[in-house]
Amino acid sequence: MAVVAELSSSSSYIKSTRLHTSQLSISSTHLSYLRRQTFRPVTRPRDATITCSVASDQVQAPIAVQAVDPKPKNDCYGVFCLTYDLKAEEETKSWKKTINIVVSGAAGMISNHLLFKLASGEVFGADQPIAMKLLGSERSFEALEGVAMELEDSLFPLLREVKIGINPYELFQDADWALLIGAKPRGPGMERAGLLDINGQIFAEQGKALNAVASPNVKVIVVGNPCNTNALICLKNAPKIPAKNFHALTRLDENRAKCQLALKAGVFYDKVSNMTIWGNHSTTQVPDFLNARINGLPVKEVIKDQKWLEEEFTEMVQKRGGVLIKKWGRSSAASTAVSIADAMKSLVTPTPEGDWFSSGVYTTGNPYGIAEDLVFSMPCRSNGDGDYELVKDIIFDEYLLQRITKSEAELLAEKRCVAHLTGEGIAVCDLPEDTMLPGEM
Ligand SMILES: NC(=O)c1ccc[n+]([C@@H]2O[C@H](COP(=O)([O-])OP(=O)(O)OC[C@H]3O[C@@H](n4cnc5c(N)ncnc54)[C@H](O)[C@@H]3O)[C@@H](O)[C@H]2O)c1
Repeated sequence: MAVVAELSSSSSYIKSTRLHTSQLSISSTHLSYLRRQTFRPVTRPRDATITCSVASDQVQAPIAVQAVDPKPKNDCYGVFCLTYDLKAEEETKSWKKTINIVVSGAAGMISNHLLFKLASGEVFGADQPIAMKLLGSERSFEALEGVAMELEDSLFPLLREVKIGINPYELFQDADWALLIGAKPRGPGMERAGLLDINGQIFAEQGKALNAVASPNVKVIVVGNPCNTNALICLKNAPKIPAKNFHALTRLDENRAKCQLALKAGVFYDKVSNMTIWGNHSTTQVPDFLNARINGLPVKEVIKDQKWLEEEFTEMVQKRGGVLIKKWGRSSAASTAVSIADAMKSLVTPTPEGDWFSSGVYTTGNPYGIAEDLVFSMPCRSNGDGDYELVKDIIFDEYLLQRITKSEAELLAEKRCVAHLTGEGIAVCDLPEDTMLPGEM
C-alpha cells in the first residue's frame, strides 16, 4: 500500500511524496526516518503542518499534509515547523501526549548539555514526544538559532517542536515544565544584594508569565542563581500555580556530596543513599551526613572520622563549584545539566523504597520547624506523578540544627532583601555576610 504526503502551502516545499508502507510504522525510528528522508523543506518553513495518520498496527492511507495559517515569526524553528498531527498519533494509543518543556537561558552552557539529554528521551522515556520552547535574552538570540540548528541536525525522533524567542509570555504557553536557567552572573564588584535584585527581576517577570499562560500544574525548576530566592520570587508572582510546584536546584550539591562520601568510604557512589542537602544553594548549605547511608548503614558507622565529616567533607561540598572553576576556567555545566535531568527523573519516577532526594522546595507546612514561606532544600520522596512529599523520619543533632539555622537565617535575610519583588513591601537588605554561591571564587 502506498501513502501520499502533500504540501500545499508553499512552492518551496516538496509538493508530493510517495512512501511505501514498509517505511511507515509507529516506531520512533521510522518517524525519524520520515523526518529525515521525506519532509525536509527546501527553505526554512514557517507555514505548514504535516498531518500523519497512522493506525496502531498498520499505516492508514492517506497521510494528509495540510497548510495552516501563516504562523507568526519564531513560532517554530526550521524543520520543527513540520509537526506531526499528534491528535492522529494519539488515536493510535502508541504515543503519549506531547510534553511542553520551556528552557530559559537556552543558549547558555548548562542548556547546551541539557537540551540534548531531554530530546534524547533520557528523562521522560523513549515513547514520550516533547516540544521545546527555548527562551533567551535579546543578546543571545543568534546563539539560540544556533542551538535550534543543532537540535535539527540531531534528528531526535521524540522532538516534535522547537520554538525560540525572548518573550516569556509567548514561550511559556501551556508549559508542563519550566526549567529556568537563564540569569546574569555576578559581575566583578557586584554585591550579593545587587545580584539578588538584578536576577530577582527576571524571575518576578517569568513568574508572572507562568501564571498567565503556563499549564496550571506546571513544574518549575529554578537553576539561575541565587536559585532559592529566585524560586521564591517566581512562585510569589505566580499565585495560580501551587507553590509546591516550584523547585530550586540543589541536586548537583547532593550528587557532589554522594561522590565525596563514596570516595572516602572506598565504595562506588551508587552505594550512597538518603543524602539530604539542607538550606540554601550557597556556601551555607548543609550536606547531611547524619541521615545519609552507605550500603544501607548510617554514614557515621562507615566513616568514623567525625572531624573529616564536619569540616573537610562539608566544606568540600559547599565549595566544590569554586574549585571546579579554578581548574576548568568556567563553571560546571555538564554536571549541572545531569543534575537537572536527575531532579526531573526523581519527580517522574517513584523514589526507591526507603530512599529520598533533595530539592529546594516551599517550606510552609514542613515538619522540621524550618521557618515558613521560604524555598529551602529538604528531603523529598515522589510516587512518580510529578509531585513529592517531605520525608518525616529524619533525625537531627545539635551540629545539624546549628548549620540548618545558619542557612535559614541567610534565606530569611535574602527574602527581606527582595520584598519589593515578592509583593511584601519595601526591601531591607541586611544579609548576615556576603556568602558565595557554590560556583563563585
Ligand atoms: N543551582 C545550581 O546548582 C547551579 C549550578 C550551576 C550554575 N547555576 C546557575 O545557572 C545559571 C546559568 O548558568 P550557565 O553556566 O548556563 O550560564 P551562561 O552564562 O552560560 O548562560 C546563561 C544564559 O542565560 C541567558 N539569559 C540571561 N538573562 C536571561 C533572561 N532574562 N531570560 C532568558 N535568558 C537569559 C544569557 O544570555 C545566557 O545565554 C547561572 O545563574 C548559574 O549561576 C546554578
